Amino acid sequence: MNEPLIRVTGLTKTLKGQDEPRTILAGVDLTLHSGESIAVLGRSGSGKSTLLSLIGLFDRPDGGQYLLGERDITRIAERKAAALRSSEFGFVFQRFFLLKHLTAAQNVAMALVNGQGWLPRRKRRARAMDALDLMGIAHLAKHKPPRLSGGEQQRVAIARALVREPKILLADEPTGALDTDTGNIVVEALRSATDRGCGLILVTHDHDHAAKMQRMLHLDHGVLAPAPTAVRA
Ligand SMILES: Nc1ncnc2c1ncn2[C@@H]1O[C@H](COP(=O)(O)OP(=O)(O)OP(=O)(O)O)[C@@H](O)[C@H]1O
Repeated sequence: MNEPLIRVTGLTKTLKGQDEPRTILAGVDLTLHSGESIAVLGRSGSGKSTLLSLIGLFDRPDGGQYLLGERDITRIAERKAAALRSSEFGFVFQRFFLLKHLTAAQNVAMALVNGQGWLPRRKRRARAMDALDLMGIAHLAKHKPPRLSGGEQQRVAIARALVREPKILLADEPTGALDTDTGNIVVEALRSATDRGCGLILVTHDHDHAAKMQRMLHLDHGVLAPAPTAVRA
């Protein structure tokens, strides 16, 4: 297999609020390769979103090591983390965070405005159309979000995440607001990104969606382990 995109070893995170400190992650090991899809299951509050926020560089671990390719980014400073977030990662959340007054194509093209390197408007639009086409919704390019269904809006959000051609796609309960059939379409759309070499981590409560990934992991008591196929999150 090719070099890992991500290697996380012994990752720990303790949250210190007003109450007693609580260890959420107690030594997480995770390796993600190019083109690989991994589902992370686990009961509510088990720390799945916390883990994704560490991997997506929104937060830093207390201990352990995080390698992005060969580069140790365990304690990366925020300014460099922000640059990596936009160049290496794509994010999809339960809420779509689309701008209502812009068309689907404009929402996707917006992701190219603040990235590295300047692209002329025509090229941004062409790339946005390609991303929408990949999601099977090019025909909806001129529609604004209020005219789109939940599943269509989520596919616009995935196109927006993919338009910068990230190496890693992180999806945190992207089907949480969708019915089962629509959720299936969205999960397939996410999985299809791995055909082009993207690594995908999908956090989900839905065991059927998780089963569509190459590997299923279960977060329990702060550690990740292969999920028994019968487990329901
Ligand atoms: N900023 C914070 N301050 C204090 N506690 C927090 C904070 N963020 C998360 N937590 C707590 O950390 C634990 C893990 O939360 P997290 O959101 O990672 O779990 P999860 O597995 O994603 O849950 P769910 O499936 O319900 O989304 C929870 O008990 C949560 O209440």
